[in-house]
Amino acid sequence: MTPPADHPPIPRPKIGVLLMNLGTPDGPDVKSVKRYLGEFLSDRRVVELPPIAWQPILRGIILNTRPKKSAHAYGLVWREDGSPLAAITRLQAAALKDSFGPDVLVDWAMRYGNPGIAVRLQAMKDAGCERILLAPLYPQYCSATTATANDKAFAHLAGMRWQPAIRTLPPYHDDPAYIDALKQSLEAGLAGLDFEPDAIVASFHGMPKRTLELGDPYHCHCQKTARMLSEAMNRELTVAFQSRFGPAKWLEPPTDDTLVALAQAGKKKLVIFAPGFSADCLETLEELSIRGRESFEEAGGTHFAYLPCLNDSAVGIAMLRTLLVRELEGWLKRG
Ligand SMILES: C=CC1=C(C)c2cc3[nH]c(cc4nc(cc5[nH]c(cc1n2)c(C)c5CCC(=O)O)C(CCC(=O)O)=C4C)c(C)c3C=C
Ligand SMILES: [Fe+2]
Ligand SMILES: [Fe+2]
Repeated sequence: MTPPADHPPIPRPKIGVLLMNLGTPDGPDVKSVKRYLGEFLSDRRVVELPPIAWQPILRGIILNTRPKKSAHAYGLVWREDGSPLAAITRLQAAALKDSFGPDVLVDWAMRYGNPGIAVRLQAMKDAGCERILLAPLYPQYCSATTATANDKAFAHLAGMRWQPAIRTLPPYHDDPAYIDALKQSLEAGLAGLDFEPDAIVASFHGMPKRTLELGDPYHCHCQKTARMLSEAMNRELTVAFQSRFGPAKWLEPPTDDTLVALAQAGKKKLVIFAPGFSADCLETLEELSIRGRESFEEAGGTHFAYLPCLNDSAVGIAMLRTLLVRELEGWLKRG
């Protein structure tokens, strides 16, 4: 019903969507990497050790050795528009913003480094958003990623007198829209190759085994994603876990050992992809695409292809939009 002229329509509350990813250094230099790793590895959701035991190791050893090695690795993948993780997350936010139009403000933030979650959340509130969807861009839930991103947002909200209403995007590891997007992306990638692979490796970021034993669902979420994708594509997938860090036992099998074992077992033509990363980053572009290729070829592999993450591809953005629209249900439709 059209309101009478003396009663103008009540403006709709502004809605915000904050995409959140892990974080990355400001530059591929040792100082920036040290600052970033110091913040990241001091998060007790990431390294679950008492600070009194961990901080001396972190400050005394790790932050004096790792930044140099990592800065070199970042230098190999850095783009004109910055760190791949930040650049791609920015592109994802821009594409989603275009797809929603003026009713929804879409922004992005990083759990560690810049732009920070508190700063971008405050900017959304200041722009008049009364309802905000926090969207950690991790398909598989992990306390070291999903929970800590949400924690950071809620810590900032804790200081607000007048809080916006908040929703959080649930993990989407078994969502048909996500599985279908991976299938489409992988099939397009495979169709563009000049070889038929003997093995396809789905490499997920690893985490300490202890985290699984303490009840984190991440490992089960990864296995379910791989099983559903394998069934949808009717192709065998080899699951492996990358990025091992420190002396503790991590999820198995490790991606690096798996690549060598496959080459040695005569699987000489290999495709690898990283379904758990919503954007390409150091862990995919350097660890898989550069170092993974080297170790596979050194072990006798002849053909190697790394297929990119969903990133800001049309299929990836359409999938994210589907997930976000579902979570905005009732907010978008209000008159
Ligand atoms: C120390 C333990 C770590 C846990 C647990 C962990 C979990 C975890 N991480 C991601 C996603 C990413 N991690 C990235 C980099 C990265 N991760 C760790 C350590 C742990 N990750 C380190 C030390 C680093 C830094 C890289 C280095 O110095 O070599 C990144 C890439 C960041 C970038 O700038 O490109 C992502 C993304 C997930 C999903 C996850 C859950 C199990
Ligand atoms: Fe990590
Ligand atoms: Fe790595």
